[in-house]
Amino acid sequence: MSLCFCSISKPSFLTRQPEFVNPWTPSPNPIKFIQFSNLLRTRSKDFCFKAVHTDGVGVLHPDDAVSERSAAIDAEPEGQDEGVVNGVAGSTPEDSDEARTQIRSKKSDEKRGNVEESDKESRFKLRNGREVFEEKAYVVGVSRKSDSEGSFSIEESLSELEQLADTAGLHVVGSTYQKLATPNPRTYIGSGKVAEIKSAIHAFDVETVIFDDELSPGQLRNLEKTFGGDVRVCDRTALILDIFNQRAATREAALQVSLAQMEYQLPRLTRMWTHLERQSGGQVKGMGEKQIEVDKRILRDQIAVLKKEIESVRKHRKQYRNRRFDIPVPVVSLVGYTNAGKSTLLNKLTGADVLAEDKLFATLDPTTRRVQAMKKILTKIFSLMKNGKEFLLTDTVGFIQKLPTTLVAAFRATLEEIAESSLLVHVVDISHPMAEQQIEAVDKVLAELDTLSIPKLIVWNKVDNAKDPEKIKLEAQENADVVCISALTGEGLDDFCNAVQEKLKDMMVWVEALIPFDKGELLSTIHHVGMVEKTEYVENGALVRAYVPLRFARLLTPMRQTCVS
Ligand SMILES: Nc1nc2c(ncn2[C@@H]2O[C@H](COP(=O)(O)OP(=O)(O)OP(=O)(O)O)[C@@H](O)[C@H]2O)c(=O)[nH]1
Ligand SMILES: [Mg+2]
Repeated sequence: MSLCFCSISKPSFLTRQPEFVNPWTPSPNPIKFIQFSNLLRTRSKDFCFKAVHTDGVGVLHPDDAVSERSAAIDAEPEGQDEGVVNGVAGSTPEDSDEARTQIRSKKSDEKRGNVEESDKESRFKLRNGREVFEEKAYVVGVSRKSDSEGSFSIEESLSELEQLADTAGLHVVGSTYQKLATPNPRTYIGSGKVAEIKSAIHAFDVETVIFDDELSPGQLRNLEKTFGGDVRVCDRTALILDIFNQRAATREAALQVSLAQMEYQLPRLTRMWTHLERQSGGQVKGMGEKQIEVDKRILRDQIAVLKKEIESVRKHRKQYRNRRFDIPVPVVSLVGYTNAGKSTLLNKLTGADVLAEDKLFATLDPTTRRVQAMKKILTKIFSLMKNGKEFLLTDTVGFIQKLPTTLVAAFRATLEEIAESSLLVHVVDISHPMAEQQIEAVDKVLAELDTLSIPKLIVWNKVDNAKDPEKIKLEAQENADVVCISALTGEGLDDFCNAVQEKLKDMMVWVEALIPFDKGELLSTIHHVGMVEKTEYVENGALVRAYVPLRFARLLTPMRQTCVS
């Protein structure tokens, strides 16, 4: 599963505070820093105008901006301009004409300013309940000669990058790519392409240039220098981290995202302090360098604190999971490419209300719900799950190609959930033109997570959206491990539940046991988690024949016996 960002709506970690500050408790008076890359510009308190970034004078606070603007308005109120001109004592008609011209041009400047202002206003869009400034972005990629066939083509990868940019709240105005043997180590792309992008920046008023691969700190620096001005340069990793930052809704997710962001920031802590040298006319050479070292140390300390916090969250989560294992209900995890429909499926089957939307990375935290035969919403499924038993269904964070490694590492605690499941359900958006490549990308991450030994069921979702649904359904039928569904319409959900039951049954063992009457709770647990074939009440208890999960079968060992009848 990266620049550095500090979300504008959440306080930057890179504030100069001696101790780590929890992201959810903004410091009352943080020292304002130039922010690296805030892809999300909101009207929140921390909103800062980019022009100020390059001035090197710090971050302009929104309050400052408001007061500056109102001061200008106060100085020249509407309708008073004429009066000022008429009031100029001894002014010649020429003077007066000149003044009028000046005023007229001032007015048209003002008008232009107002247009720009209203243009800016119209670019604030509501995203995730917040007003976000929609920046103009340009996306750039490199098609390597070594790119294997069957992997994402450059066009497809860039189109995904555009979707990521859209999810982050940016407005993509254009894209380009270059075929290279390997990316240029200095500027990622060649000098001709750099010049082409520079022209596009001017032509389209581009504010952010996004690169499809992770840029080295040097490449990032060189490109920023070349594009100059206010243009921000960022890469795919940065974009994904920013989206995660926008979407982290729980403390655990916020901690994990912050850790990933800091680790990404650490080698990129440059140029932040060069303004000090510029301001002092180069007299304090090396001052910026020293400050970078100080910042790096602060960041490293903060990373250490964060890691400790995450470790404690991890322990807590493990305890919770162990408790859950005491009740041996099998855990089925939904995994898959982002936007495949995992949350929609969970919602449909359990009545949960996990956010499901046509955006990438809607889900960051695992949500577990019980799939019960008794649920009203499952009446149709219930009739088909005659012998069906409960299982826990867990929704997880989606995967993506070129997943930032810092993010995979930071999310390891959450992803442990997957590694400990009884069954993995790989949800695929079969209507997506890149379905095959997405499956491959997911399999790659699953392999990294040590999950190859866990049984897997593949679900072809969004069949309703496919070009030829009947053909897809036929293909699925020919494949034993594939079920075709539409989580949206509910089509195929009965088959899905049956397939899950069958898979779970494969993992169960056959037991015949005599359960004494004083162990009534065991009998109900067998009914709860196992598949009971027959129960017979005899003199000293209940004789049960059932398939039960292996873990639970061990508990029954002392009571096991072969039934006579
Ligand atoms: N047509 C159609 N759309 C679907 C189906 N299932 C999900 N969707 C839509 O696909 C989009 C993504 O669905 P989600 O459930 O959020 O996908 P997800 O896999 O949880 O995505 P992440 O949380 O980002 O990993 C939403 O707009 C859903 O309405 C389906 O069966 N058919
Ligand atoms: Mg989801």
